[in-house]
Amino acid sequence: MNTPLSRGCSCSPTDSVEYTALQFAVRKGSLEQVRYLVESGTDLDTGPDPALHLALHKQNVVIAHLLLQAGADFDIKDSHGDYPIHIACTLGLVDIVQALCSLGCSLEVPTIKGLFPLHLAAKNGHISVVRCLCAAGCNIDVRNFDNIRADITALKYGHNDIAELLDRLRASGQRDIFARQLVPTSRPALHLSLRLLGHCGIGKTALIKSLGAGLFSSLFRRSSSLQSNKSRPSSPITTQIEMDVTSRQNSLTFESTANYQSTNGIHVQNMDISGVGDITVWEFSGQESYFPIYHHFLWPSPYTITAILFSLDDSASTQVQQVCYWLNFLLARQSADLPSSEYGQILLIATHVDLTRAIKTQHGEWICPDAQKTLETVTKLLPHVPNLLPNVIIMDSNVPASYAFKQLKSMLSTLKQDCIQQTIGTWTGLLENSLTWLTALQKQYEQFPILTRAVFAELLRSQVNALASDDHIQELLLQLHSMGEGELLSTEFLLHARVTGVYTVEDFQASYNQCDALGVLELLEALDICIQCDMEGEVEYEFPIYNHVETLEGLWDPEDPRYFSKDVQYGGIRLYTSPGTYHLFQPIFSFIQIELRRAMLANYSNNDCDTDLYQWHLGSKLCNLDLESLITLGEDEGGAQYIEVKIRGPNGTSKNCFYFLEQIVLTVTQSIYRICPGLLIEKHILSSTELRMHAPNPYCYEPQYITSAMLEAESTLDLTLANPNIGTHETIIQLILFWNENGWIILHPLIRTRFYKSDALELMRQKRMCSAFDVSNSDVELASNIQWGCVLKVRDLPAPVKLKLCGLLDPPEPHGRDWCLLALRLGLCQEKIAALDSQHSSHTMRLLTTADCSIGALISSLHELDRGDVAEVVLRSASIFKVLEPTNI
Ligand SMILES: Nc1nc2c(ncn2[C@@H]2O[C@H](COP(=O)(O)OP(=O)(O)OP(=O)(O)O)[C@@H](O)[C@H]2O)c(=O)[nH]1
Repeated sequence: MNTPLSRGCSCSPTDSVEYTALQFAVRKGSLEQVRYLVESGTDLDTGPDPALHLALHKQNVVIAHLLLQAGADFDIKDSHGDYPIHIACTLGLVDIVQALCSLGCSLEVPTIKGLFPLHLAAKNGHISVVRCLCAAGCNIDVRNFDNIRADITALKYGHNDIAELLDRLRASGQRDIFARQLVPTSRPALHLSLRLLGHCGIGKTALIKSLGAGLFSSLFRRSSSLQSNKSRPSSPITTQIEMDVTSRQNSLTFESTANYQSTNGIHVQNMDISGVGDITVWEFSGQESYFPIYHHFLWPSPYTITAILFSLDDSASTQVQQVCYWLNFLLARQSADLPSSEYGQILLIATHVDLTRAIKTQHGEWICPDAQKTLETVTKLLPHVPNLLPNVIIMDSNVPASYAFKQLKSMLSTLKQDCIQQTIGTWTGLLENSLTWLTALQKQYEQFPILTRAVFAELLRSQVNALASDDHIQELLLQLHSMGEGELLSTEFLLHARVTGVYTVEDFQASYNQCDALGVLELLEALDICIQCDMEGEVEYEFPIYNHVETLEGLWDPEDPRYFSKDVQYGGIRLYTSPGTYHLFQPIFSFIQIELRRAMLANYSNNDCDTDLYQWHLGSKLCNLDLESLITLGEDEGGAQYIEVKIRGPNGTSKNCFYFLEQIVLTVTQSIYRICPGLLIEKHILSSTELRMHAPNPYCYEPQYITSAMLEAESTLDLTLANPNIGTHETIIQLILFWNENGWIILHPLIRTRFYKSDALELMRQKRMCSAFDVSNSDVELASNIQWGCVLKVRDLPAPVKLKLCGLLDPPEPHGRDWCLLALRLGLCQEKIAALDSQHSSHTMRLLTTADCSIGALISSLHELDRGDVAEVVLRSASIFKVLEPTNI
């Protein structure tokens, strides 16, 4: 029997005892009542079994903390002679033990049976409690009434880890050193980072080397630069960009042939820079295969400078293109609703100036108007980038002792002064020792420099500090993360990856025999690089990022008899990013494939239904029963990337097709928003007629066209849209609801009048109409479950759209056509407008989140204000419809 009694301390109180109101409330576990009684000043320690003891017996840590904070006596016994520390140690309530230790409770008190807190924790196998007691200075040699030490008790109950820990502390005599290492000092821990982004070969590594170089090495590095870099035209890496930045007719590719040592993944290091001091430098490799993990490390922080590098040796359009790419890449990964003060500064650095005809002033400053011109063009194209610094630093990245590096250092130094107060906790001996230890650890794990948290904790405890608790390790990891230590991900893996990207644990172990394969796989799964799946009974890990299987012929066979007649259902959508953002989908696609696999495992495979997901390089096919879908990454003739989702199903499956498509699109968009919460996504609708005809390039209805047409139409259900490809019209219900046109024509007056009412179906049934026509009951049910775009509320706009509108409407406009006039147009009274003015850093955001108006009304008001630019953003990115109650098929 596993009662508290059997575990060491005495049994919990019985019901025969009379309780006070507080004790009752504690026994009931009612936090509110306890809080009320505590606040009204009730006696906390009454009775043979005080409230604190009762809360601990109930393992109600929240109430126990409340009582401790309120001043409950922790140095009193209950009716069984137990102190609170006994109960907490027996039950393994480490937070409470921690709290009691910091309050100074006595650790050397025995229970009636002669067991000390250390014995109770050891007996019950609570190693974290043992660590906590030892760190708090308990006597590790204390003997119980049978003259037995706690390590022997631990051994007796099979807790060898505790016995080993106590043995080690005793033998090494290091217990006090470990304990002291955990005590916070008054020295703040460092928190300033420089992040470098840019294409391959742009000069990030060179810049970091120069930044860290002393005077002598700077002379040496200068000469190596001269030797190696005359050749930028045929330079080691050729990044191909053939784009015209003014239109969508662009293509940005990352093809590269490196003959220099390109950085693997993310290289993070803590540097001591002369004139600046300690800072963390994060170098993000320009190799595209690593981009899918960057969002984990590009969190917004006011104590960060993100430098975007571009080369003056590239053409002007390439420079602009690359800078825009990285700005969009960065902004897309930052949450849309943060105030700009939360973002760090963004700095542009122009490299390779030595390969241009630029001249230097006598102070060594490069004069290169082209660099500033690039910045100006970029700010025209992306006018609302928060905290973009107005000047470009122009440099030869290989020349450390130059004016440019002085500029950069002075900027870093200023920011560092600003942030010195902001700490990531305080410096501890543990942090200090861990930094030294990490250098050795990195060498040991050079080939695959990733450790799971569990392995890290184990190594740290065995090699640095045996008493570090989980909380200490958590804080330490945050500090190290912020200071930057280590190189994440190695190309070794990429080079040796299997073409299918699928590994068993054994395969993985064989490739990386020095690491704990399962642990690393778990970590990679947490980073969303792979996903565990069960393939024909064998556990495997799928890495879509390494899947290089080519598209198979016949995946969407036009001749397939199931989808061949004219009545079968076809439909689809394309997701685009907003104009001016290019190639942002490619790094996300492997994550989408992971999420598709996850959704398939969660939604479809449990109930034994016939489901299959086949994935290849930049494509997936998901089949469920008789429905098929194809999810692919493509590029239109204008060079814009899109993610396309096509669905098909046999006759009579329109409702299922609709929900299947909805579910997949939801999975895809949620995946995009998880990585890129700031990205504007547009949903274009594909011509179902052309999909049915298997036209190679079906017409795509743009969202602004559909939403404008909806605004003008009397009824959305009557809406027809012109398809110039085939010279006919398609109805919105064909395109979106997969409806057959004949059925619709007969039913539509009824549905139109009852459209938003859930009793539409009942009405149809009563009138016995459904069965007679092509449109089935379930189709009518579906129609009543949809709300069309223009009647949706403004608060339904996705967060990035709202943020974009803030950027456009917050700044004062020469003719006053800003948020304030918009609020008036939307019918807000003066008082409400004044409230918007005073309560929020962005007036527009406040307006959009509080105004109870429809998207249609917003668009009309914007047009009336002559703010077509803003209306265009809403038209492009607002939802075309919303499903009121999502249904699984
Ligand atoms: N002439 C000249 N050469 C440079 C400059 N910056 C970098 N290079 C050279 O360009 C090559 C590539 O530079 P890196 O700094 O390694 O490139 P990177 O940006 O780190 O590239 P990845 O690690 O692939 O992302 C090296 O041979 C550098 O010496 C510069 O400003 N002028």
